Amino acid sequence: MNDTIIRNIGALILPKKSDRPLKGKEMDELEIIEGAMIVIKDGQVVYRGAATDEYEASEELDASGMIASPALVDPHTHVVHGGSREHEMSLKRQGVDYLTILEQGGGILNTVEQTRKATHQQLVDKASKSITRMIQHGVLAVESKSGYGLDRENELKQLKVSREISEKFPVTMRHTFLGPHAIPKGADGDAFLDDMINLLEEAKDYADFADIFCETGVFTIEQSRKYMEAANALGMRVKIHADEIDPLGGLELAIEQNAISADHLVAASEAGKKMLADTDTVAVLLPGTTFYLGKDQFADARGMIENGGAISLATDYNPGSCVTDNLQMIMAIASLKLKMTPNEIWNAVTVNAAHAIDVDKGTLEAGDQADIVLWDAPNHEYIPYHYGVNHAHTVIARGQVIYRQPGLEPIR
Ligand SMILES: N=CN[C@@H](CCC(=O)O)C(=O)O
Ligand SMILES: [Zn+2]
Repeated sequence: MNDTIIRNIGALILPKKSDRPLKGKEMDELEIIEGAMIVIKDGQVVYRGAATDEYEASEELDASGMIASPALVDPHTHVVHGGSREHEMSLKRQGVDYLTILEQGGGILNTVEQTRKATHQQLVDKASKSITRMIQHGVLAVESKSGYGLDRENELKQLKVSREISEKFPVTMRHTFLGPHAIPKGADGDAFLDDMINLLEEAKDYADFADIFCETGVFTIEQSRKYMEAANALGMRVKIHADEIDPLGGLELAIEQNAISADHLVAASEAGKKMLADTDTVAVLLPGTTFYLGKDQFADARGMIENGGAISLATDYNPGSCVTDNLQMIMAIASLKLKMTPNEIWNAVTVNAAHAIDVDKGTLEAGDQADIVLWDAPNHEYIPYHYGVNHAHTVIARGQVIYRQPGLEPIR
């Protein structure tokens, strides 16, 4: 006897399971089965496909014709942080740009002050709210970065909070040490970077990946290479905030250092984009950030896909450059501004996002964990189309319903 059968699924969205990220034209391929059902036992998928009478279960869920998909994966967030920076909204409207605010001691450094002041419990409580909202929006795997401590005590505090969150919620998390996220006020960049390199060994006990912000006025390509080499030597896979604002060659460095992902890439070079075809480094694009920073030039997703690259999408949820924990909103911006197709977008927030953080998620094959979302939508194209609202009707984690959106007709 199985535990649960989800019957009467209008359309089941099935990204292709693969041991490497989907690249180029593959990103536009998505299997969709109409009139489907899913059978779950012990929190795992036993069967998914066309409706059949072959299975029995102790519980049945009637999806009432809704669409179903694997739960979404958010592969780039700064979910653990103290405070907020709403005052920057008006500064930016007056024409003060992101890097100037940072140069003046605000931006990331402002959040560093607030994160240092916050206790472990205050950070857990704040991040718990965000993770709850992410779950409610259909996300059950999340990457979470440190980077607002900039010293041993506070970087480790953030990572410990991140780990506590992953035990508290039925969400699969990956934790990233982002010690070199900014240079503390009054510090020397090289000396600070050396401190962060020395911290890698200890951070490795709490973090899956090592990340760095490679940008004008923050860390150079040479400094980033030094850090990534040190992390690689310790056996930590690397990530990089690359070519977000200025074209420094961060994408090329990511590929050289076998990074699991290169993130942002708004200003990535043509040469870098061409290199994507021959690497499994995932380009994690963060169009919500470009939107929120009020910029006109978005990452060249089309060029990257046409060059045979693997693209993923993330919220980049953080208190300064992208203040949303709603990945569905990012799906809409990806359609509008990155000109990605609905199939590409779905693959980017499921299977490719999973590859960007090395989790076995984003697909619904037999044996996969039953992390499933039922969407109150007529078809899969509807979610990026009807933007700014939550279409997740029912969220199922490890085979158990953990969220039903209030106000929507309950499923039978
Ligand atoms: N660009 C660097 N880091 C974050 C923003 C952090 C912040 O502004 O607090 C990002 O990915 O956008
Ligand atoms: Zn980031």
